Amino acid sequence: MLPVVFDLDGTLIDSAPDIHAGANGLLADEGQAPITLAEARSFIGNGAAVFVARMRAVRGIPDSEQPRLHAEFVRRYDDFVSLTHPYPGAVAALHVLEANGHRLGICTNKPHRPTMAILTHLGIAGLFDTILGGDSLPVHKPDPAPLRAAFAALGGPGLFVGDSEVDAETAHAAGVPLLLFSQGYRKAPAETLGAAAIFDDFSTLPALVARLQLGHANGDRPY
Ligand SMILES: O=C(O)COP(=O)(O)O
Ligand SMILES: [Mg+2]
Repeated sequence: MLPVVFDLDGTLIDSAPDIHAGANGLLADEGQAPITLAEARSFIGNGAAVFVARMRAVRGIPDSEQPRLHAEFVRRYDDFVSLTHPYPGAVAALHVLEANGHRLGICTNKPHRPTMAILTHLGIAGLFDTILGGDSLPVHKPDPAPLRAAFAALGGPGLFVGDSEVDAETAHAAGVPLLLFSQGYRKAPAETLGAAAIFDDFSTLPALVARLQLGHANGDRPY
């Protein structure tokens, strides 16, 4: 069975409320006004350093503060778990895929330590045979290296499930089909991202994966 690798923020979990609260805690400690949830959501997807840079930009905090604020944000990041929930049906879909014989992985731009913290908090870390964070390799998505490394760890190429422009670019660069979850943090219209399939409800994912698996067995390109 094809391995299936998942993005994390905006795909398996709605973590924006926690990242938003954590960012505002940091801003408050800096004597700065808070950002909105919509702003926080729109800053997620390119990793913690880019999140902090975008947060600084809307508050007019100078570039010289980037290293200190990035380090402080990452230091606090393990604690951003209490407001985060898996999307409806996501955990059940993971169990179905595992029961159907798919090996599962994570390829996220969230740093590895808070990735493990949230997966452990939600009790789902053990479902994944490989977990790559945004700092696991010297490069991160949209560079295809982490996604390729995830598939290498799972025994070969398969399907990537993600929510964003970054995931689409990564899947394309790695040469694997993207299954796009339409309810995450994407900005562009879903139809413009070149996905092999688009879904808005995790209960439909196992059947979609089975369809692409069948196409793969029949030699379809892309699967
Ligand atoms: O930007 C981040 O930190 C994480 O985003 P991702 O899980 O969607 O890759
Ligand atoms: Mg995402």
